[in-house]
Amino acid sequence: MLFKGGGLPHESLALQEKLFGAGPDYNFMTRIERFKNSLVRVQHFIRCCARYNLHDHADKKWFEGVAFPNEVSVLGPHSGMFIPTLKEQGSEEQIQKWVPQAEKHQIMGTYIQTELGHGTFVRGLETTATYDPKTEEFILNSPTLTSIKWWPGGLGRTCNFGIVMALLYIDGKNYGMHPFVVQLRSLKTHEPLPGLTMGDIGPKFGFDTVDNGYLQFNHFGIPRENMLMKYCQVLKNGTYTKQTRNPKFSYGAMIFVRSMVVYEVAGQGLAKACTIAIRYSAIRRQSELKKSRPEPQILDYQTQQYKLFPLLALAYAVWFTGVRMKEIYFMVNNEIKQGHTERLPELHAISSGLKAFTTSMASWGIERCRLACGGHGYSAASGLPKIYVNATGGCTYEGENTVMLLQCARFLMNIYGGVKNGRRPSGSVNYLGERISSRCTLTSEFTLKSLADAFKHRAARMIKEASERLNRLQASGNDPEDSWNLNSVVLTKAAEAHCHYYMVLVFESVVESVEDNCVKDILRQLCQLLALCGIQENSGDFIQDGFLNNDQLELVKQKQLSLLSEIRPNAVLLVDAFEFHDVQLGSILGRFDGNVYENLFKWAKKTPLNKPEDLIHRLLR
Ligand SMILES: CCCCCCCC(=O)SCCNC(=O)CCNC(=O)[C@H](O)C(C)(C)COP(=O)(O)OP(=O)(O)OC[C@H]1O[C@@H](n2cnc3c(N)ncnc32)[C@H](O)[C@@H]1OP(=O)(O)O
Ligand SMILES: Cc1cc2nc3c(=O)[nH]c(=O)nc-3n(C[C@H](O)[C@H](O)[C@H](O)COP(=O)(O)OP(=O)(O)OC[C@H]3O[C@@H](n4cnc5c(N)ncnc54)[C@H](O)[C@@H]3O)c2cc1C
Repeated sequence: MLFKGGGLPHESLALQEKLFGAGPDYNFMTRIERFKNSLVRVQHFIRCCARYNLHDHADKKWFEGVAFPNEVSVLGPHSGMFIPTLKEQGSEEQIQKWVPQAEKHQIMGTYIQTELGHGTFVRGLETTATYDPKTEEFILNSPTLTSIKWWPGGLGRTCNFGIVMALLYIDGKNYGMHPFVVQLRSLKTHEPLPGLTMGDIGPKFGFDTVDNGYLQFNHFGIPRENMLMKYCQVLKNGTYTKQTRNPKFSYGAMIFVRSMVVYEVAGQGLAKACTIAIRYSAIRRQSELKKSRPEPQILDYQTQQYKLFPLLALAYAVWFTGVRMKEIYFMVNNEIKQGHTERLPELHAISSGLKAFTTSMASWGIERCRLACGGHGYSAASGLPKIYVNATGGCTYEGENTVMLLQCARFLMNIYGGVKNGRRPSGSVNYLGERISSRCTLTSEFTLKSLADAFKHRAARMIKEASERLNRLQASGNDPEDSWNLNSVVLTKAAEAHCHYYMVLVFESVVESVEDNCVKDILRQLCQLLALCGIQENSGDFIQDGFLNNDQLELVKQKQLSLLSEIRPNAVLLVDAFEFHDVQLGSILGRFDGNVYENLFKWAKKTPLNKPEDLIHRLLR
């Protein structure tokens, strides 16, 4: 109950739906079969939403976790991007017109921004929307090969609507990127509308169950009312008006998804991989620890614990950070709705930074879990390949991770510059205004406060040094842009240090808030391990300015090792606490009942290559 809280009833309802767990094994299907099978489940999910009155995004998410385990369905872009953008960027009238239809799935939409030539650099997108006051229409056009829309999920075959990001032109003047609601396919025949060339972009690293697509506009007209007009309006006569608000509001959908990815992609993905690897390591026995004694569980090898327990601690940390990130998103978004936009830059920075930091860590961690499972980890039966290919997409979509770290760094540089000029920072960066002690207080006790302080010191120092280096580069004659580029590796490291500190701090605050002493002690051990591993892996950062000395570093190593033995008795319980059902894990190695070998054998026998097949038989005869 530590993790699921109010979500459990919805998950239990979904688990009762036979269709979700039924059907052929995902691993034995071709891409087209995977896609079709997903569509069948999408339709069933939609029926379930009506039957169980599921409207709330969070409730649906619990349901989706069972219906589409470790994969993204076409509902992802629809409910995660299309509907939120309508709600956030649409006028009241527009919300009334489209949101109810979208929520009842009468129309299915996606978010159409990236193009063949540009994804990262949103200002470089080329699709145009030219207003024609005579017809009162926007004419959407793809003027170049590179302007063809590329990647949107569900665009290839499924969606009949989309929000298209395009450059608004009125009377020859470019007003920048704006969102437009575009009907893509006939609601009767489902054929693409005339003037649109569209299809699927082909097989990918993962995301087999989604038809990521392309779209080319050939002077395609849409009514004036289809530009989302909450923040900017185009009047019938072509007059452009806008609220005196932040132009970055049109980037709101990206902030929303980045904020959710921390929990839903990084947190869940890593927690599932840890569940599989730790359960399996308690089942698997190999080699000898002591002569003539039974083979030990591989989880009893210190090296196995050293591989897996830091990842377990990381999974808890990312999960808690993801929950905190969601809370911050909804809090700041509410403030913005009331007209208080002061915290938008911080929200953008922390969501960009944490999205990048946690998806990179999770992606690396899932692969480590696979390696820790030996040969069986390499089998699709482990479930780990599917978890990996889908989670690692999070490092790229919604802003490529390096680029996101640089956005976070940009904010940190602004804040640090402000502090130098006497401004007081607040929120997640308030520590940049503090006098940070250069004396490391770590002792063999390793209190959570002293550990968090060590990360605070590292982040503050790296941000300060990145800022000073930027200034030096400029002072030596480089222009600001070149200085930024010449400093960008240092900047990404400063952003990572900031996010790392934030994650340790969140974990510490969760431990402090737990009332049950037994649970508190166990979580404290995990939090200590997370922090100690972070210090050791980045020890250069902690000793560079003499903050940490060799004796302290030795203590860090010793404590890490003793924590492994302390965590061992609770390791399986700690992954069971995530409460993933077997359907959600999709793994024979991670089965709750531990019946691994019998089921691996059954599974292998079912593989299509073992079925009689004429051509293979003829070739081999
Ligand atoms: C279920 C889900 C399945 C998967 C779905 C995946 C869906 C997708 O991938 S959709 C496509 C996502 N695409 C992206 O994320 C593109 C990433 N690129 C960007 O967001 C932008 O181009 C970005 C942020 C890199 C640069 O934007 P740009 O307009 O050039 O801004 P830039 O010049 O760097 O900065 C200008 C100012 O705007 C601020 N800013 C930038 N973005 C934002 C934002 N979103 N909110 C607030 N402020 C922002 C900057 O902090 C900066 O502030 P300041 O001047 O005070 O320092
Ligand atoms: C699974 C998946 C689903 C997606 N779904 C959607 C969707 O539904 N809708 C949609 O519109 N898009 C979608 N996308 C597209 C996605 O948002 C972009 O691919 C992403 O934003 C990265 O942009 P890019 O492909 O242009 O990468 P690039 O920018 O070409 O990145 C390539 C390299 O260049 C580096 N680089 C680029 N710019 C800079 C810079 N300024 N500074 C330093 N380094 C830089 C990057 O760090 C990276 O190493 C999806 C992508 C994937 C993989």
